[in-house]
Amino acid sequence: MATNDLWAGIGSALAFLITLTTMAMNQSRIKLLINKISAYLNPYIQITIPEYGAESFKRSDFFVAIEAYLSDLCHQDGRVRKLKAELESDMQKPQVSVDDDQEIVDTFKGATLWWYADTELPKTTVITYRAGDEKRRFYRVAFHKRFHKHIVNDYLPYIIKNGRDVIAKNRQHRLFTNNASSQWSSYDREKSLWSHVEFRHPAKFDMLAMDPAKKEEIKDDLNAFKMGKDYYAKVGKAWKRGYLLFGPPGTGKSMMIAAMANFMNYDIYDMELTVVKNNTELRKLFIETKGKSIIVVEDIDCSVDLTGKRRDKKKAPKKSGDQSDMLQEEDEKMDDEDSKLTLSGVLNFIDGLWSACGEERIIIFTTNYKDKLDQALIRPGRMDMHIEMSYCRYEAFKVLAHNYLNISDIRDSQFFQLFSEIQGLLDQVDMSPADVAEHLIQTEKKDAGACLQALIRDLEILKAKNNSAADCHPQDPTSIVVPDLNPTVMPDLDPTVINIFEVARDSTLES
Ligand SMILES: Nc1ncnc2c1ncn2[C@@H]1O[C@H](COP(=O)(O)OP(=O)(O)OP(=O)(O)O)[C@@H](O)[C@H]1O
Ligand SMILES: [Mg+2]
Repeated sequence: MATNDLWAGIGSALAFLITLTTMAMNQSRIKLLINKISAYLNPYIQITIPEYGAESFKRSDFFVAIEAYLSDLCHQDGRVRKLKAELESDMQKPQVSVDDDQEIVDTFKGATLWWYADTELPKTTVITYRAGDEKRRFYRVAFHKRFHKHIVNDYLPYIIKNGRDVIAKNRQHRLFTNNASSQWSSYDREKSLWSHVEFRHPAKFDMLAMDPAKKEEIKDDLNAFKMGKDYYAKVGKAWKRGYLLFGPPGTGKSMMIAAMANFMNYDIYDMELTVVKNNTELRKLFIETKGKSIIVVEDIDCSVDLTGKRRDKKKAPKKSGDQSDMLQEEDEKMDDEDSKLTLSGVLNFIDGLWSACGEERIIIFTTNYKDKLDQALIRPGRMDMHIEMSYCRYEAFKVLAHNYLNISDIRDSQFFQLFSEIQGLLDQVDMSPADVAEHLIQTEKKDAGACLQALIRDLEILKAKNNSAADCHPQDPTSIVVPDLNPTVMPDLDPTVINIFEVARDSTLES
């Protein structure tokens, strides 16, 4: 009886197990079937974009770009009522995005897309730092299946690009400078090569005193570069552009770089070549720069000796004698190891194979002496556009007068006469915009009129100095013309100028 009972128990347990297995198999079959039917009946496709990849601790770039894109869309689309705002450390303003369970509708070339954000618990156990972090966020987009290819091939790349642009626009821009290689660490390589601060220069193109036509040309060029991704790909060139800014001190080269960075919404990498030991270091630094950035080498002519020819590989004939041979070899070895930075290293960084890593980068060199530079360095293709920043002429002066004194239309203004005088003087005298700007800074005791008069006085002094220098030219000692020093004619003449004239007059009389 007991044995029968045992067998009966085993039998019913087996029957129960078999029933369970059959049900489970049926369930998965049923699920499959339901999916098939719903796929047949439901013409919509969904794509899910998780915040983190399967094994990644870093937020997915795709997710971040979508977040930025949708937050921008929120501003245009007043229908979304539940938004949330977050302030990241490197953002200029809070980022507003769609809150969970909120739908946002987008359209793209005839297709309608429904986006929403949500959270779900991960299928596997995860260890997190903060409470609440265990939930994983994701975006899900639904659209009609007939747009499938269109959405995957065109729309998704489109929102990635636009989202990145929105991020770049909102991000607080940064000004990087390179550290000496002694400070580089293998632990945090990215941060140890370059240090940065927030870039908050207020310069804008409108504020730059220079020929307006030239200014427009530069802006057009920058715009074309920004939109030129496809063009560069089509012609097989790396997406980068070089600008050479040259001109005397104080003519606005550094200000132009700041204006360009603000115009393009780019970071600036201010490369200090004097601390770069050799070409390898230069390459490492270059690799660690990001796209959408301007890499600047200021005063390239002073940074390193790049004026000579590319390094001559041929060795000089050896001196005779074993010891001198050894010494010379030693010298050459040290020379090669330290070999500093060479012109070819810099050329490589501008347009060698390495220059193509990363994209959307502008390289700017500045110099006070363009003639000192090796032609190889500044040929088109390397420095695509040469921009001369020159002394202040009348058109540039008008920009400064507008910026500093708020004088725009001078035709009917009380300053008309003063402006005419300044125009005449700026045609004859070289004064840097920095110097002119210095004269135009108003104080409590110095109004706009006084600023302009002070400028005229100093321009006249400069003009007189130039004339006297020309008149005293050693080639022609007899041609000294001594101007009338009557104080009523030139009341504000600088005493040093009067002194020059007096010395000149005395020496003429003596001879
Ligand atoms: N073209 C300009 N337009 C407006 N302001 C200018 C211009 N040039 C110079 N300034 C003023 O002079 C300051 C110094 O100019 P900046 O440093 O840009 O000259 P620079 O050409 O870079 O000189 P350097 O060759 O010595 O580096 C600027 O911050 C700005 O206030
Ligand atoms: Mg400068």
